[in-house]
Amino acid sequence: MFSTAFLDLPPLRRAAGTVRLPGSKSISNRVLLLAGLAQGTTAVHDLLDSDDTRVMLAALEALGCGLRRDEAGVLHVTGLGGQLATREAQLFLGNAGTAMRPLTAALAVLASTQGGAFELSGVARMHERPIGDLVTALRQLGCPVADLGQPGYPPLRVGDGGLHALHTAEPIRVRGDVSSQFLTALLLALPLVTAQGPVTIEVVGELISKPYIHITLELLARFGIAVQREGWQRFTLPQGSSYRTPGAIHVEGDASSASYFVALGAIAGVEQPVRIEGVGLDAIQGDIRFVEAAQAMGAQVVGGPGWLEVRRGTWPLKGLTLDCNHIPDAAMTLAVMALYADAPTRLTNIASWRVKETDRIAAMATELRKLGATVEEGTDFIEIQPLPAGQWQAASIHTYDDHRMAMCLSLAAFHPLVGEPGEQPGRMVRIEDPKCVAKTFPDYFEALFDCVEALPGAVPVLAVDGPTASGKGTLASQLAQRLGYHLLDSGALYRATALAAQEAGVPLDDGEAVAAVAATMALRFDGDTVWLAGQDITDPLRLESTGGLASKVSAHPPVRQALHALQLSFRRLPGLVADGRDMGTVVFPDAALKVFLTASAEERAQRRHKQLLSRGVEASIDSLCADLRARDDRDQNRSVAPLKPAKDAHLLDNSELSIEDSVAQVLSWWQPGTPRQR
Ligand SMILES: Nc1ncnc2c1ncn2[C@@H]1O[C@H](COP(=O)(O)OP(=O)(O)O)[C@@H](O)[C@H]1O
Ligand SMILES: Nc1ccn([C@H]2C[C@H](O)[C@@H](COP(=O)(O)OP(=O)(O)O)O2)c(=O)n1
Repeated sequence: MFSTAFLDLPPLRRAAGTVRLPGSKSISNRVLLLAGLAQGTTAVHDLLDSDDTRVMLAALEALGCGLRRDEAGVLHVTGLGGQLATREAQLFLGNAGTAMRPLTAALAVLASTQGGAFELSGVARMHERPIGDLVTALRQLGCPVADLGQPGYPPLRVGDGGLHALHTAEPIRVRGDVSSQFLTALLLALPLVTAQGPVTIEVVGELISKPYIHITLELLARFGIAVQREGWQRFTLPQGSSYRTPGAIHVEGDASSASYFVALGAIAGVEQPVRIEGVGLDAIQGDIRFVEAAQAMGAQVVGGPGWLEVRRGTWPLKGLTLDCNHIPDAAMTLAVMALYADAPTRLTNIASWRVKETDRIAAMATELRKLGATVEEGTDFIEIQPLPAGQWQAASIHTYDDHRMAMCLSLAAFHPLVGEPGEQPGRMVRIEDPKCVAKTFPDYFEALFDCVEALPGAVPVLAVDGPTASGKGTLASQLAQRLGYHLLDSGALYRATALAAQEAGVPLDDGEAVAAVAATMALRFDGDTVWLAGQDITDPLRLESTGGLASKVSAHPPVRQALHALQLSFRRLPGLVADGRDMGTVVFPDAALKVFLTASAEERAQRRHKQLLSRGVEASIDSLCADLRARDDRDQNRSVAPLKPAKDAHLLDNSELSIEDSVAQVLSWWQPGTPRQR
């Protein structure tokens, strides 16, 4: 997961490859609740690991359910069997509507019939998301529910410690036109009170998001509860309903998450398709019907049980007008596809967007406008004009702590002329707070980078060159962390070459022989550990003496040549920070930013001295200073790729700067604009 403050997406070009989707959030949290209420143990396979499932799991644990994860990652949930194990708890449910609503209903019923009191709260945004219709229905049933904040919104207290007879004989009425989650919550909870007779729920108003009710009914059936349904207005839970564990259950891949990869195929699956695994045409999730909408916009889709393959069909995509009531979450993806269309796209019946993680209509309109688009919004619709090739702007996308905003808007990183002649340099799309995707798809950006290709030369490089002990390594690794980029410590390659040559008994002054070693050495970086031919060389690699040997072998042109391709291979999405002596001058001359880092020889000797002491290595400052001057001299005066600033490098003397100041200075130079072309 990228936990950086922002993630810069360079201009992308083509998509191809396979993505394995994480489990569906809606299915995961429903299954967890059902397994938590059922008698016996349920083995839950492919459960989504995300913020929202984590808060549900924490709640179940607080309520006394048994949770055990086995070696294969399967979660074994031992349920309460309909009996409270604890009568009081305070549950924090983050921003997870799929935990807040059903737990409110289930705990209200359990607390009222068995005596208990539970407080449910969440993050600030959760306290702005309506729950009043569910509370009204629960009060009608006879459950005490107290508002602990603004009436109609969490936080809430359900139950008052006493026992209450519930009015189950008459139908429970619940509004269905704000969120279908209220009905889902009642359907999941009311089997608990069917001992005396059947319980009927009547929906008031037009039920929205019916596909989610379909998922609820499917999963209730898997847990032994056969709901009788009259249209979408009346639902009856038979007398004596009780949750029976199915033993094992597989969570389907998330169909809403699939939408980003379906769109990816439609926009950029130019030569190869994008293959999606974990969800297919047989999915029980309503958002699978996003596939039809994508097809209507031009996508070519084939699929079977558990898989889909999508490639570009019509191009540009076709603008359309679509009632999106049946695919409220996935429809957001259409709003970004609309930028690549030939005519306006109008998405209607999406009022529910306004009460999701953020006001998604307003958020989408604001962010699409940043990219240059013309957007009209209304209470329950959004209309997006296509964005002509010349009018796309680099933008920093605010994501509102909303996973779908981040994932959707990442699709705007494609160049409008993807795969067409006349490709332009393109522009960056900055996604702010990329870790918000943790709600449903923690590794979304990794999965995206695995199946997209940048425009040639567009993967940004930040080059840091300079003499020994100037702080290059420290600066580069901090920059890589802050930007979420890969890191190349090119000095380590020369150091490893010196060690490998020594080990092989090759004389270090024989350039060709050392180059042959460099070309074939089995070098592997594993976090901070470096392996050479199966041996951990992390410590010997960092010795001062090894630095000196590296300086010697690096003066041979064939050695530099032998390591060239290896260094280029580190340039991968989303970007690279590379440190060394010739990163900006020779290896990455098109680097988006070049920094030449220096500090006085005395200061550098002091730093190295301190660094060595901290590792328990004794050294004299005078001899260190002499050594580093000799190394500077050799590195600066060799015939190939000598140490010198690139013409377009920013010079940074950090003698008087702290590490943090140096990092801040370089980040202030870093402009995610149009990358430099070769
Ligand atoms: N700006 C700075 N101010 C003070 N010390 C620094 C600064 N930058 C780096 N250092 C320290 O100097 C030492 C050498 O830094 P390092 O990154 O290993 O240098 P290089 O990679 O250039 O040889 C480290 O102990 C590091 O913590
Ligand atoms: N891009 C590079 C990186 C290092 N070298 C050579 C020259 C250096 O003295 C040695 C060791 O480099 P390294 O960056 O690991 O050394 P310091 O950490 O700066 O002491 O390798 C090079 O020639 N070109």
